[in-house]
Amino acid sequence: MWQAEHVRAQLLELYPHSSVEILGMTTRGDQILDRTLSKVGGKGLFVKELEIAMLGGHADLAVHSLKDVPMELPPEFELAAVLEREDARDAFVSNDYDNLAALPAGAVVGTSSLRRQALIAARFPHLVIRPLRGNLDTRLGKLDRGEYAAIILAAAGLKRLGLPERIRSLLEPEQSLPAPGQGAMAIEIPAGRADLRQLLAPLDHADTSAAVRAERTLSRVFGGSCQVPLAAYATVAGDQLHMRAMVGTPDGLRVATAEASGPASAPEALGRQIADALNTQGAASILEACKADA
Ligand SMILES: NCc1[nH]cc(CCC(=O)O)c1CC(=O)O
Repeated sequence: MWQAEHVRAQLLELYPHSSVEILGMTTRGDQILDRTLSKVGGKGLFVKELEIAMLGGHADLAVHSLKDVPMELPPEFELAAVLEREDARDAFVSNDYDNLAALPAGAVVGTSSLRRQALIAARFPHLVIRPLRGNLDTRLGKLDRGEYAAIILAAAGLKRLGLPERIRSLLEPEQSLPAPGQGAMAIEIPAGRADLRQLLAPLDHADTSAAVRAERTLSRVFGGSCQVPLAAYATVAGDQLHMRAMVGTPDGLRVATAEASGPASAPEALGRQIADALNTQGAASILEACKADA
């Protein structure tokens, strides 16, 4: 809802004489997401709910956390704009400890992200990682009730919801490389709605858009076959795009990393180049191991 309100405010600033109505679908979507994520590992069910609303003519556009938008959209939809990225970093949240390094052996860390799990396990094998689901309030509640010594959340979500003081420390990309699209919001519309595309074009942030295109290209290369810990984070400096990426096994024992730079005008090429580099670093065999598990 915060994100939808944010987009509405931006649209009303651009088009003061228009009206923007918010069709709230958070609760239902959250329930569906919570119920099914653990069973089928499916991503994008909440996105699907909003797509159904657009297909039914109930909504013209949908506002998403880009991280939750599947890499391949159905042909009936397109992304019309990617908004300027918030903090892309992961946040360490705890009532008792300052950072991951301060946690004693056996301390329980909450996250359901395979990426966060692999990155923590690789650096801190003495910690115990347990699943943590639900919306932000639910997750913080579980921490506060003592179910975890610490939890890892996206900094962007905490900042947007006015809870930056819950962030005990930020995990730098060198330690916890963000997920593709983390911290960015995207607006999805029915494909071919040129009127909407034009209205929304001013909301698109060119640097964020280039960065997440590179990240999502890489994710597309590795995401299709199985659920695998995957990180990709790109930044723009001038006309150059720089990206780092990682794939690994959930236990953190095998990790492949790669980084490269290229022109910001060709983000997909950089994404493919880094995918190739990851493959020569052993990503292919990591994916094979993951398929064998499934
Ligand atoms: N994993 C779910 C998810 N999808 C988007 C965000 C919020 C941050 C963002 O917009 O990227 C979160 C919460 C989290 O990872 O802690």
